[in-house]
Parts: sequence; structure tokens; C-alpha cells
Amino acid sequence: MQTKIYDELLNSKRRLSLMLFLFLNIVTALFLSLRATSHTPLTACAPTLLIAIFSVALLARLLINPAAQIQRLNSVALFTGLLWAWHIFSRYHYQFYIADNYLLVALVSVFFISAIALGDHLLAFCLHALPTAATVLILDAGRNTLLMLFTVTLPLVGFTLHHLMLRRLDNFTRRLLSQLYAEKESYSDLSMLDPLTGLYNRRGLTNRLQSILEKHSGSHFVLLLDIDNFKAYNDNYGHTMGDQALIRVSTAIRDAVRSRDVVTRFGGEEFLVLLTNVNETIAMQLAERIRQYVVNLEISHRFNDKVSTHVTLSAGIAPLEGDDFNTALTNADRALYLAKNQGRNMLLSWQDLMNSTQPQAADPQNVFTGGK
Ligand SMILES: Nc1nc2c(ncn2[C@@H]2O[C@H](COP(=O)(O)OP(=O)(O)OP(=O)(O)O)[C@@H](O)[C@H]2O)c(=O)[nH]1
Repeated sequence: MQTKIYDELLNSKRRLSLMLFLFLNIVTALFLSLRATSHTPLTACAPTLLIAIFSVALLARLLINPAAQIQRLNSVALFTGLLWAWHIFSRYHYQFYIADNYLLVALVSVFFISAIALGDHLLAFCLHALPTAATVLILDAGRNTLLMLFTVTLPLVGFTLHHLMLRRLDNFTRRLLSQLYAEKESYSDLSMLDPLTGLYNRRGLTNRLQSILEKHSGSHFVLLLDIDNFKAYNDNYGHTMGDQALIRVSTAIRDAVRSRDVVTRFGGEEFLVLLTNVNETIAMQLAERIRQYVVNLEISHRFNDKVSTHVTLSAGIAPLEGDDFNTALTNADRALYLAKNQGRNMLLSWQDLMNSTQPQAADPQNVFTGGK
């Protein structure tokens, strides 16, 4: 999410507030227009009729076009607030027998509409209620100043505090959401990494492979690497030393290739490197560099002195044709198998094998004896 979804939620809440606000305006304005007596001239009815027509038009627009952007809540609040002030002012002279009550009731009615619909929107609340409050104070001409001020101030203070609390809650929710999403991202990153070596695991490989294949660009190679005689290493030096050797070999592999290459711990002591956007010559050079880096680590391993006195690895490499990863993997695995059979600590290319065994090329299985 982002906070985008949360913003959409707030927008839809704002939209509902506006619809409720318009509805309350329509009902109140129509009620007051119908109550107009025969003594009330048409000019005194004009504000409520305007409020009703304006609110009906805006509400209809919102209902017909749910996607309509509502940016003008404040302007709508101010406009209707001014019309209410005009209404109170023009009707005041026809309500002389209950003048004070009339002002109080008028004030409370407008505050009621603001409070119900604009409780979450302090500025719109003020823009709607203040013209009425000012008009009422002027018309009252100091007769009930204390009562009027109390009636104006109490809701204003109340809503300001309420608004500040909502703001804090809103900021807190935003922070919480961002934190949750950041944590989710880091968990999902972790689930793609091998905990011992920090390299990608199979899941990470699948993820990277997908995005690489989606780009449909460049040629890629699958390189499979397997540490030689690692069982003997564990048997001789213990599992903990075995783990340390795995970590050092992983680092050497990572150091030998480019940042764009995807290095994966594919199994226990087996690694897969996806060499991306690379030609065959460079791919072979990178693969050979890995083999050499591991030899250079000089991790003592006296299992078979004829091959090496250090930890080594064997490798098989094959091109990734189109998006057929499985075939590339099978071919790299066959080349690796042959590298092991031919004495270990070597790199074999599936393409070279195919070229050097042309007569049997129709049946790739003939290249090998046995299969892994
Ligand atoms: N220390 C350690 N050993 C591991 C880990 N994962 C796999 N291994 C060991 O790696 C060894 C792999 O042995 P094999 O599959 O027989 O292969 P190998 O002995 O390397 O022989 P070749 O591959 O034929 O050269 C096994 O003994 C596993 O226990 C690991 O995370 N830590």
C-alpha cells in the first residue's frame, strides 16, 4: 500500500461528508422555504431556494458521476454558509415576535449541519458556520452577547480539539501503515535469501529470473557449480568448518561475477549463477574466474592430493535459450556431471560438448555414460 489506498479511503470519506452536508442543506432549506408565510416576500425566500437548488445540483453530479473529483469542500461550505447568513438576515425582520429565540435557533441549526457533516473538516466547518455566527451577533446587537458567544465558542473549541485529535490519529495510522509495509518488504526480501550464505535461495532466483525474462533482452547463461568432495570435507573437519567453507566459497563466487549476475545457493553445496546480458566468451571467463577465486581461497582439503590440496569446485555452463530455463538448467547439470566425471576442479560448457560430439548430437544423452 501503500499509503495510496489509505488516501483513497480518506477521499471517499470526504466525498461522503460532502454528500451528507448537501443532503442536510437540502432538507433544511426546503423545510424553511415551505414554512415561509404569506407575509414573507420572495426575496426573503431566495437564499433557502438557492441553497436547495445549488445543493441538489451538486448532489446529483456526485451521484451520477461517482468518480468526480471533489476538491472544493471548503468553497461549497463557504458559499452555503454565506447563503445561510443571508437567509437569517432577510428573515429576521419578519420574526420580530420571537426575535431572540429565532436567532438562537438559526445559529444552532447551522451549527448542527456543520457539526454532523463537517466534523472531520475544521476549515470547512468554520467557513460554513462563521458567516451565520457573525450575522447573528450583529442582529442581536448586544442584547444576549454572552449567550450568543457561548453558543458560538463552545462548538468551535470542541471541534478544534476534535479535529486535532483526528489529525494525530491520522498521522499515527499513516506512520503505522508505512512501518508495516516496510517490515513486510524486508520479510519478503529475507524469505528470498539463504540464511547461511546471504545469497539468493531458489525462491529469490525464481523472482529475479521472472523479472529478467520479462525484459526479453540480451543473452543469458546458466552456470551450475558444485563443491568437490564436500562430504569428505565435512567428515574430516566437521560440520561447523564445513559451514565456514560454504560461506567463504559463496563470497568468492559473489566477488568473481558482476552485480547484475544472480548468485544463488541452489542446494547444499551447489550454486547456480545466472549470468545476464553476456556473450559466451565473457560468460566462460566469468565462470573460470569463479573457479580460480575458489582455488585462491586455499581452504585446506587433503582428500585427494592428485586433484587438489584445497577446496575446489566443478562447473557446467549452458546458454538460456528464450525463456526455457529448465532446459538450460538440465544442460548445465549434464556438463557439470561430466566435469565431475573427468576429475573435478574444472569447467565444462554444454555448447562445447555438443560441438565436439557432433555425430551423437541428435541424442544428447549419448554424450554421457550413465546420467546423474
Ligand atoms: N557443513 C555443511 N555441509 C553441507 C551443507 N549442505 C550440504 N552439505 C554437505 O555437502 C555434502 C555433499 O555431499 P555429496 O552430495 O556426496 O557430494 P560431494 O561429497 O561433494 O562429492 P562430489 O559432489 O561428487 O564432488 C554432504 O555431506 C552434505 O551434508 C551445509 O549447509 N553445511
